[in-house]
Amino acid sequence: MRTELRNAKRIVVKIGTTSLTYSNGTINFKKLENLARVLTDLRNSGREIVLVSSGAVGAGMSRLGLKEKPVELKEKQATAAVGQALMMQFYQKFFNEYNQTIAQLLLTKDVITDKIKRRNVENTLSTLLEMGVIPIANENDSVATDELEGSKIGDNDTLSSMTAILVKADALLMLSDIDGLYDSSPVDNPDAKLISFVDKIDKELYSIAGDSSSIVGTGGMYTKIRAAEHLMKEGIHTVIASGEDVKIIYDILAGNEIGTFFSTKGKDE
Ligand SMILES: Nc1ncnc2c1ncn2[C@@H]1O[C@H](COP(=O)(O)OP(=O)(O)O)[C@@H](O)[C@H]1O
Ligand SMILES: N[C@@H](CCC(=O)OP(=O)(O)O)C(=O)O
Repeated sequence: MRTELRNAKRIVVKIGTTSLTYSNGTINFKKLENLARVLTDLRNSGREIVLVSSGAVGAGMSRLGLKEKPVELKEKQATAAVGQALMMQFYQKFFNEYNQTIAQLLLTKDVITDKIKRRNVENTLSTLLEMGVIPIANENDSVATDELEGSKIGDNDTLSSMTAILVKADALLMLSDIDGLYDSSPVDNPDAKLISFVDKIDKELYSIAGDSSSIVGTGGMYTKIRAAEHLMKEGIHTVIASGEDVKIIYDILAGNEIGTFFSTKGKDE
């Protein structure tokens, strides 16, 4: 149940593009700065944090003056390369203000499937956490391609569940532009209701998950449910909540009823 989150020591926080950028794609510095402060504070309190941050394509689009997400693969990859550097530049700036060391990890799917690569990344991550560093991961968008079969993760919801498994996290917090999973897509149905607790993932649940409604988001709720399903099997809790004000992380970790909680156990266990 949610109160187990109070004791969660190792936490993966995934934040989506829509929570890091304005609708015109430019980076929302206030959000990045708040995120740096809250995550550093959690780190100072003794928790271990891994951040999975999207935003490379969005930030790259804005820097290159692109109004729409590039369609061609090579353009998408070039845009991500520009944007990833920008994102890290600003993360450095804001985490520096709080004396928090960060690290960048750009991952592809073969990190999971290739035994040696997997062990290397696990070792890197656990060493960084021992050193008190906050690792910031994103997909290696400029390298991973649809053409190189099997190498692409495709969305950071999936990447965050992989990361949570790699570091044997206690919980994954997915911060999005919506405050949780609704019983139907809130874009199409204004009467949609927030689902606060999930302990079983089946076809019916997937059927209510729509795609992203934004230009920059990837995967929508489908990939978030799939990520939670992977983690349930590993005994790792997942919460989907709003990334509008990242101080929400304190409330989530206090065990308060916020967003959608995917439990590895029944409600009262
Ligand atoms: N059943 C649902 N409940 C909540 N949101 C949904 C649902 N179906 C589709 N969505 C859409 O998923 C979006 C969140 O996914 P996405 O845009 O990929 O965000 P992020 O960038 O945070 O990963 C919401 O803004 C909403 O439009
Ligand atoms: N790796 C991509 C993000 C892909 C993705 O899943 O985006 P999002 O749905 O905003 O979490 C990027 O940094 O732009």
